[in-house]
Amino acid sequence: MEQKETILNVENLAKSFENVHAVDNLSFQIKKGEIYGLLGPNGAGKTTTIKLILGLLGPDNGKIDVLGLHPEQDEIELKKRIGYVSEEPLIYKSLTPKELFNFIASIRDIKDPNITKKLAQYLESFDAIEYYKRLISTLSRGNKQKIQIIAAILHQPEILIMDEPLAGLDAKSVKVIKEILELHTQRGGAVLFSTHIMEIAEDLCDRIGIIASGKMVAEGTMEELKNQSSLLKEDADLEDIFLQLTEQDESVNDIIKNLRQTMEVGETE
Ligand SMILES: Nc1ncnc2c1ncn2[C@@H]1O[C@H](COP(=O)(O)OP(=O)(O)OP(=O)(O)O)[C@@H](O)[C@H]1O
Repeated sequence: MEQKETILNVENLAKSFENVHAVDNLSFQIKKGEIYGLLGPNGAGKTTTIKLILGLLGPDNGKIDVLGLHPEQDEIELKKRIGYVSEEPLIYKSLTPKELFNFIASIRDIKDPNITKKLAQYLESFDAIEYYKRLISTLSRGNKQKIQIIAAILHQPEILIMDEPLAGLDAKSVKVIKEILELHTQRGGAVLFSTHIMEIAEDLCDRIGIIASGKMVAEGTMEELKNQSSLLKEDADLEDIFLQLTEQDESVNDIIKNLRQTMEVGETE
């Protein structure tokens, strides 16, 4: 069988903030052409992992290899080959999208003669032409996010790293992004993204890593995760599996019971 090239290798990664083990001995790999979803409850360590991979934070321990490069030592080269969508809204708020894209084309040294045509196509796909010349600070959260996504893919990076990329987006934009990610992997790119949206992970990811308290609690395809979760239900979905593997299923049941009492709704039949 053909062995696919490893695009990202994370080995025994650890990062603490004072007493919090944000990332705790985490290891995983992403191969060429693969969409890998990092799934975990709030505070599980997803953003910290992503920031370590990008070299925005230094690890306490462990090794990261992205495209054969070291995040902290090869920062400039990596930026040219990675597309990053952060969790926070865009930082370049005093620019218009037009100025931002011009800026990106110059710092990423984009030489593609068709770049203007491609940009126009992306803007059209996201219905973003109408606010192309407005200040980013005046855009809605979802529209800022769309501009951030276009900015991340414009230089045709080999790996896309996206922290909650679909948060706040409407259904049409979600569909467009799903299509972009599929096309990106079809041409040999890889994707790492974090999400809370189970259906998206289930629908889109080739493999999913479920993390809790900075540790990998389960990893694999949907089929493999179903096997690992020991849920008896044939039709267990990712939400059931996720809650069980992150040991939140019982507490969710208790919360629902308590809420029924608090809101004075009787037991279900
Ligand atoms: N700069 C920091 N200083 C102190 N603690 C931090 C810092 N950054 C993250 N943490 C802590 O590390 C843990 C992991 O945080 P992280 O943001 O990586 O989680 P997450 O999985 O991305 O969460 P969410 O889904 O809520 O975005 C949390 O307990 C968080 O409070």
